[in-house]
Amino acid sequence: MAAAVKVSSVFRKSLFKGKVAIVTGGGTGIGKAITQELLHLGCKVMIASRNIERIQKAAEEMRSTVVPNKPTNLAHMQCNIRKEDNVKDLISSTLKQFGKIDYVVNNGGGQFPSPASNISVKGWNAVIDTNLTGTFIVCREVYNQWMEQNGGVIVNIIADMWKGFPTMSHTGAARAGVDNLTKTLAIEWAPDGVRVNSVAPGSFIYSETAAANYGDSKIFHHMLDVVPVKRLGTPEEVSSCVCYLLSPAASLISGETVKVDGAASLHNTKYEIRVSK
Ligand SMILES: CCCCCCC/C=C/C(=O)SCCNC(=O)CCNC(=O)[C@H](O)C(C)(C)COP(=O)(O)OP(=O)(O)OC[C@H]1O[C@@H](n2cnc3c(N)ncnc32)[C@H](O)[C@@H]1OP(=O)(O)O
Ligand SMILES: NC(=O)C1=CN([C@@H]2O[C@H](COP(=O)(O)OP(=O)(O)OC[C@H]3O[C@@H](n4cnc5c(N)ncnc54)[C@H](OP(=O)(O)O)[C@@H]3O)[C@@H](O)[C@H]2O)C=CC1
Repeated sequence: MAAAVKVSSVFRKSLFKGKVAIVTGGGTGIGKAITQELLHLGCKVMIASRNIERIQKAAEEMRSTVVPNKPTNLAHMQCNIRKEDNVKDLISSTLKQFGKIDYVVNNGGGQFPSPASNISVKGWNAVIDTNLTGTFIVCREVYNQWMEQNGGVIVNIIADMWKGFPTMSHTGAARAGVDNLTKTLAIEWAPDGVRVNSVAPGSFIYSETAAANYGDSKIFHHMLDVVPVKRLGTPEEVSSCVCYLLSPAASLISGETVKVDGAASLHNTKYEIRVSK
């Protein structure tokens, strides 16, 4: 028997039914939880990421488990958000397929851990291009092609970089950039009925694919001694916050970043200060 799909049932389906969403990185981890929840609530969703085999497999699985009666509510395509042409195509293809775009969730992103002193310019640029420039391009394109005329809601997934982010200098700088970009776009686009917010998950949201990316299945468990709630977070706990921000319940919330971290960012960081040379 297929495993039960984990979705929160706190939202009224009537708030979301018929809405159209794009979720970048929507085939794995946190992005998959967001996609499943939006599909469950009656949205039509386009998921997009770089690895076509992976996104296709995830889409096929979700069509049969989450929307077996409406498989066409989920579309997928290849898109590297670092490539402007890919992003233009993602927006225009979604409009062609579903006729409108109500929501965009900029979830696709990531990095590799390294002391700043060892990061090459190529590695730095790869992370900035992915997390800051990629998010900018998606926001700009969906605004220019649709939301300027029709309104909409954007949620950017960032990270817990509030006290600096040792071993993650590139992504910390990029995510702080997105936090600020969120505020600027919220002001510039408010007159057009566009809301823009961010969600900052703590560094302990268990995602199998993310752990595999780091080559350490216990990478998130290592954080537990500095996590006040003393347990890992789940992708569904991020997803429910994203859905709240997308919904009309958040109609006056824009330019805000919501931390989903059980107060971890108020506590000490895991990083151990090394002995000076
Ligand atoms: C230490 C505690 C961590 C706790 C958790 C922190 C909380 C955050 C969690 C998460 O974000 S979970 C999400 C995890 N998922 C991902 O990160 C997936 C996406 N990431 C990537 O695809 C890569 O990291 C990337 C660099 C953003 C993109 O890689 P891509 O392969 O497309 O880039 P390239 O252009 O091929 O490579 C560019 C350049 O980057 C350097 N580099 C890439 N990987 C590494 C690495 N593992 N170590 C060191 N350097 C790396 C390198 O200079 C590459 O150039 P070349 O050497 O290949 O020429
Ligand atoms: N898990 C956690 O504790 C935390 C996660 N986050 C952030 O949450 C988001 C989701 O992470 P999580 O689900 O944990 O990890 P995953 O590794 O499962 O998700 C990352 C997703 O981003 C996609 N992606 C990466 N680069 C690109 C790109 N250039 N263009 C399009 N898609 C891309 C990947 O797909 P593909 O490889 O096919 O492109 C993948 O689906 C990320 O931005 C991550 O940094 C932030 C803080 C903590």
